Amino acid sequence: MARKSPSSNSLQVRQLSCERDGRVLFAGLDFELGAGQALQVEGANGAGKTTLLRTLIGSAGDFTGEIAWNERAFPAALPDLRAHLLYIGHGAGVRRGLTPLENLAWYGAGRGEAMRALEQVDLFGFEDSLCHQLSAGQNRRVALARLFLPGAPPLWILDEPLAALDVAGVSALQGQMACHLSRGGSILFTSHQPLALAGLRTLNLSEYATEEPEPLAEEGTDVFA
Ligand SMILES: Nc1ncnc2c1ncn2[C@@H]1O[C@H](COP(=O)(O)OP(=O)(O)OP(=O)(O)O)[C@@H](O)[C@H]1O
Repeated sequence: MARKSPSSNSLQVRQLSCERDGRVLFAGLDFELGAGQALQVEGANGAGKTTLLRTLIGSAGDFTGEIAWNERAFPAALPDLRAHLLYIGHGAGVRRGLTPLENLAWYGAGRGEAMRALEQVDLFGFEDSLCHQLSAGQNRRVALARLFLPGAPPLWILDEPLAALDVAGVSALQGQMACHLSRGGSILFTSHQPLALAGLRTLNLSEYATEEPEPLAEEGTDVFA
């Protein structure tokens, strides 16, 4: 059978509805993400952005509708999707008892390429520090350094990659995302912040909500007081 070219990878979502604890978070979602394309998933807190991303990587199964990778439907397509996927979740996946270099080695990076990636995220000098001694933003940079390793997989699914990053960090990430897209990669990410990427599409999950969330407080009560 002819092997599909990496530049023709695509993720298709048709009439997707996701539930959590019996509550439908959103319904009727349709989109396609092809090579060289980026999609930013937006929506209010609790709209289901993380749930959507976890559903797309096969870690949350409570959905109806169709998800397909290269026109092959889930769950049969999951092994192939995962072989082409770089996922960075909310928790960043950084092992705090290891150093940044050891974290990247765990993902198969050699010392030279790991050092270059850590330099790209401005962590030069911290490569041998234990991650639990680094700040939240520095730990986020350790996670994001995986995007700067050579041979990164074509599909990036990133949950709040900008969280805790300073202005320089956002700029470095934006540059790397643009570079990935120009090489035919694709990116699906959540963010509450705007990101300047050519051709970026947005998808607001709040527009697909089917039920109003329970009120958090009585009307007129300032929960932040
Ligand atoms: N651990 C959990 N157990 C049960 N229900 C949960 C859990 N985490 C989230 N939920 C429910 O799932 C819904 C969607 O959560 P999700 O984390 O996907 O939202 P989100 O859009 O990513 O939110 P945020 O912007 O705050 O990160 C929430 O409204 C909440 O009711």
